[in-house]
Amino acid sequence: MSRPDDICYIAPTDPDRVDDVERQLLGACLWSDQHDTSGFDEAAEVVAPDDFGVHAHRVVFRAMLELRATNAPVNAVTIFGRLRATGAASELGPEPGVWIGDTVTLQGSDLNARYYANQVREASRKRRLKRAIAEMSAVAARSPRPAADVLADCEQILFDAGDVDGAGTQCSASALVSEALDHIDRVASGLEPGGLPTGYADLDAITGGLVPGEVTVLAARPSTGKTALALGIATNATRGGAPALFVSLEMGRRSIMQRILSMRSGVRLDPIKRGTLNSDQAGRVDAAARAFAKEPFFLEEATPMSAARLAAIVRRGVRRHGLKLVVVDYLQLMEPEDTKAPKVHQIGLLSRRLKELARSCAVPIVVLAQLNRACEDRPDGKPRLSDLRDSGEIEQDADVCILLSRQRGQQDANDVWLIDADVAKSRNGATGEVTLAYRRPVVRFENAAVGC
Ligand SMILES: Nc1ncnc2c1ncn2[C@@H]1O[C@H](COP(=O)(O)OP(=O)(O)OP(=O)(O)O)[C@@H](O)[C@H]1O
Repeated sequence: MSRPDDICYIAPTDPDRVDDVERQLLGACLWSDQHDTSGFDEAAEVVAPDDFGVHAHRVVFRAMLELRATNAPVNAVTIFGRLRATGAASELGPEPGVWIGDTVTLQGSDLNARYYANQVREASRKRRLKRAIAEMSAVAARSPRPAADVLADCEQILFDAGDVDGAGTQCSASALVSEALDHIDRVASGLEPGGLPTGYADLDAITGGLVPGEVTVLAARPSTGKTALALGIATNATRGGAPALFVSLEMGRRSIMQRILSMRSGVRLDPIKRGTLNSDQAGRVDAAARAFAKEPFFLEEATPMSAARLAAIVRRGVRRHGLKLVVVDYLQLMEPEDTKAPKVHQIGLLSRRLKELARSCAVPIVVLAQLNRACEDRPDGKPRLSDLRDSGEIEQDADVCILLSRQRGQQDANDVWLIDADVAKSRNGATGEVTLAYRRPVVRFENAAVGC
């Protein structure tokens, strides 16, 4: 992340200082007159104030942005007035008026604004990268922590260095409209999928699938089947070719694999666990295993799992495997950033971090969460959003909240449980309830029409 005091980090001999080019860029911007601010507008698409290495240049460019925000012209007179009004003129030295005059005469037209802006931006990125590398060596040198944590911190530093994209995060209304219409066309023509299907048709009909950048919370009381449904969603995605990462903080890889083989083969979990398969079952498990081995499914079971560590893992997964889905089982088992903070704040911060991660990596994240006991005391036994254990912020940060509960009257011993999935919150879509069938002996969720 760039800092206001970036200038302190730039050595006078740094080859990535481009002081003259920066000043020529400002000259090109100031060339614009009342009727034509195209030079400045072009530059503002490419650079932000923090991209300038020289403090005075930043001050001037920031003042230009402030003027443009009020639709005022950007020229030598208006800038000088603005700097005087804000008390920033002294930052240009003892004679700010002369400084601005000299800057304008450096450049005879605004035609080169974009050319100079690209050079300023490039130099700024290189400096930022070098700072990141220095910061990473400092982290590695001083930290007595495990290598995996140091790596996670370094990846975060590197990501921040590459992520800051100056002025490039803003988009005009016309560009936004054309992008939105293009997206509609592409979805309609099947060129671009809508949300990633969960594989549960009724659920997808309400939510429209899992949307990149969005967080879906799947919450229930313990032993309702959250993990089974989440594994179903992840493996439905990978069966369709979409790479998925399943982060299991509760169950080890052997248990997860036994469940997947049971779900996929239709062979009961118990004989798979005990190793008591007959030849027919062994054949089915083998066929399921061979098919599954070719799918882009990735399991992460490392604990403790902090938000920073998860972010590093997900970013790497997106880069290397093109992840299209991340599932975290479950939120309350993640490691809090501040162990001394009250539980509510710890969980709130974790859920915010997941939202930031989903947005920055443009992947959907499904996170499992525990509900408190309140629903057990209600006559209908139905969970509500307020039952999300430990923090109301989970509900705020989530784009979609699905509350699972076993329908009343289902016996514990039934092979199939009917599970209500209440889409209680959907930021960009509909809410409503669907029923799924949980076929327990093979730990598999199915569309209710299939399961019954
Ligand atoms: N071998 C099995 N045979 C029958 N049912 C099973 C078997 N293994 C698990 N189950 C059922 O699955 C349920 C647990 O499913 P799952 O672990 O997906 O739930 P969960 O909501 O994730 O639970 P938790 O919050 O405790 O992790 C149990 O209540 C049980 O009914």
